[in-house]
Amino acid sequence: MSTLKKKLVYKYIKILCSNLLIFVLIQKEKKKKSNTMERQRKHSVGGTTLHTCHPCRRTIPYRIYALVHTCGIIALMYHHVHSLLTSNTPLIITCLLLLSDIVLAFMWATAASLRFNPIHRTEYPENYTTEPEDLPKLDVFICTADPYKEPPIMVVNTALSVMAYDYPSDKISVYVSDDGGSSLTLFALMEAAKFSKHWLPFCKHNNIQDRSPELYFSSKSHSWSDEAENLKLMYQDMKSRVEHVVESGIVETTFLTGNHFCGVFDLWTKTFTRHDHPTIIQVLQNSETDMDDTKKYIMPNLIYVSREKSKVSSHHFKAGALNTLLRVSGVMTNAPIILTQDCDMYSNDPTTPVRALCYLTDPEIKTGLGFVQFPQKFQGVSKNDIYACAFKRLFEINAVGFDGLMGPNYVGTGCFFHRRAFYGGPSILILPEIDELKPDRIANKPIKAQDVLALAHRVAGCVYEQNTNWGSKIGFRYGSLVEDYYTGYRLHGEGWRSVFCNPKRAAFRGDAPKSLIDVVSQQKRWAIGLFEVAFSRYSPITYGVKSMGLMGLAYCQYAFWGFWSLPILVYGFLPQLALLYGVSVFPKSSDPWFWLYIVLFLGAYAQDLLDFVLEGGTYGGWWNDQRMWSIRGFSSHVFGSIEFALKALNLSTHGFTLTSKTNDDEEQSKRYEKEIFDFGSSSMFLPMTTAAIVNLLAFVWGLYGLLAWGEGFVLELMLASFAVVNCLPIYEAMMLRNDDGKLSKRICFLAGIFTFVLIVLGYLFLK
Ligand SMILES: O=c1ccn([C@@H]2O[C@H](COP(=O)(O)OP(=O)(O)O[C@H]3O[C@H](CO)[C@@H](O)[C@H](O)[C@H]3O)[C@@H](O)[C@H]2O)c(=O)[nH]1
Ligand SMILES: [Mn+2]
Repeated sequence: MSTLKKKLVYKYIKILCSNLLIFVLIQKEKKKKSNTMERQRKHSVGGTTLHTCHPCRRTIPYRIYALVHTCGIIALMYHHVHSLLTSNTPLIITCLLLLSDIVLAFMWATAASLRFNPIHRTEYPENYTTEPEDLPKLDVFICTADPYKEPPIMVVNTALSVMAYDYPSDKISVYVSDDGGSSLTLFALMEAAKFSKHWLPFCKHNNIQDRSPELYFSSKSHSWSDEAENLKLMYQDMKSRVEHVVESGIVETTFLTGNHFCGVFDLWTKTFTRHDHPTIIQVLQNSETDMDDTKKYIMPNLIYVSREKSKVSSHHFKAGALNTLLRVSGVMTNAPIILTQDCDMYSNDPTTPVRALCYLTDPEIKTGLGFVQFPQKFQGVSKNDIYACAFKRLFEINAVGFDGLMGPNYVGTGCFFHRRAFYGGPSILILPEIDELKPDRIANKPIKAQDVLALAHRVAGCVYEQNTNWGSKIGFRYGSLVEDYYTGYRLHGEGWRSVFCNPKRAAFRGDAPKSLIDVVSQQKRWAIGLFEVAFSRYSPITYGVKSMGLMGLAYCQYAFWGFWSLPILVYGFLPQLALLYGVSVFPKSSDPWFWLYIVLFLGAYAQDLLDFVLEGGTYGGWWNDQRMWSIRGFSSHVFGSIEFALKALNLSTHGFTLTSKTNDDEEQSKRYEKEIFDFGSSSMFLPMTTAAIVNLLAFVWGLYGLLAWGEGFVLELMLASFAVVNCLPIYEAMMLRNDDGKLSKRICFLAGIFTFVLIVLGYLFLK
């Protein structure tokens, strides 16, 4: 017992020290920043301003509050240690609460580092006057992996939207990676190539802003010219052909009449499966030879790549696909600028590349600038975003915070890279194994030349990476299911900086998962992937903080994402069970420590709300965001942590489960639009449902106690009522609903049993 106490005191001292360390880090960063800040505000080239940068007004008040909150946390830790040594509350309660508060304090510190120096930027693409022939070449990478979860017509729209950029077409090459190895996707892209010969001239000639044809033709706001009407028919024709082929699952030869690509489909032999097949690279459009019918417009390159797959070599999911594209594009065009895109993220603004170039080619900042990240934005999100699937905090609020340190983290899509960034830090070039892949090589051979194609096939082979630096020191990094987070983090660790570019008109739009089970499953994958980084050799808490200071601490917020489950579980069950047995775990309302809890809780939540609203969010959106935070804590994080632990013990494996981008369930879509929760029967919802029941019981019992005996368990009761308000949709889904989105009987029943077990356990440990 006494050694345990000693240990806890020791831990307390450690926390104090780490708080002190954070403070020192902050001071150091402050000094560094104040030197660079003034210089950073305005950037011009030849007298014209390309971009400006302004610190947010909330910075100073935030820093002052950070000091206050830190003092509060220190006081709370003192209180815990004190009660551990003196009070007669069961040891297990005090320990669990202490542990939870340590996690909360740590997470708060990581959040504070993102609030330390938030900045906003504006760029002026209209001032960018470089002659077209002097613009750098641009390689666009689009990833897709399954024609059924990611409909090929969606990939077609994404490809067309970037091919139609306001940028010299002969400088754009679009590479589509198909990890599904599907002839259906290839067929769709062939159709895209044909259609682009009409679509691109139309967009450029009429200065159309929506360059995803699906979006343009489904909009009702414009009056159609004859030309547009014709094109619309053509688009619908193509769409129905593509959808027909996908539905039938086979590319019939009747669809290929007069097409010189006929023979290509013979590559899909009987032994061909998506997990085992040779490399397929097809140049579907070639800027050296292809023009539109009027011979006025050059067409950009469009290249289909399905890398070789074999069951015996690991393919590293999306990171592997992107590295293949890095090499194939390196061999064929080797553009110095690279844009990575998920297949659902179409371009929403044709000036986007020039916007990115305002930073990437600015001589004052371009050395050391690794990438320019645009936020992920989504279409069709419900009014108040019930599932918080737009992820405002992740993609916007935190990005603004990161931007004031070393720059935003990479989020997998909508990101312009310097190719050079993939080959070692700004001052240490790591050379690839063959000269053709050097990042600064000028690729001037025709892309269809025999030797170019042969080499492209070779570098897309599944054994090519053996005994090379790919995935460890070169290219996108392997070892995590969140290859985007990990790669960006490693690049920052090597010394690269990045810039967050968030123009008023969204640069890209994509699909967010729109059912609760899709959301929590996606975020379970993230939690696992982030743990893979947290417990690796390059953990942000060690390597990150050492090499990047505050920036490393900020990265910890994500790496230890799954840790949220601990305080959420403890605060979701423990005080409530204790309340049921009349054991108080928090200070009484007459105790001065009571106010510390109130201040810390209100402070943290108020600041969270402020962040959200100041970055343009709504109050309703915030409410849903904080609710999803706890739902994630009870589902994604709990199951993600368990799966990660099983994997670490070699008891299971996990892969990249794609987020579905289709929805055929009309009823469900309707519920989503009306903002009615959709549950179902997944076990992921079990802890959350149990918590809902336990909190309701505690709430009723506590209220009764308050009325019957006067002074009761005020803090416990407040916590339970806050939980009950958050859980209203769950009670509704348990008892009042009859549609398919209600909680299944099985889950309700199991949750009832779990509640019973918890109450029995409470009797054993708390009584
Ligand atoms: O083996 C694979 C698996 C996935 N993908 C592609 O990866 C992209 C992202 O997949 P998605 O199912 O949409 O995952 P999300 O969770 O929605 O994606 C987020 O999280 C991923 C990391 O987990 C990042 O890669 C993404 O950029 C980011 O938007 C898609 O274009 C897929 O086609 C592949 O190319 N190969
Ligand atoms: Mn996605």
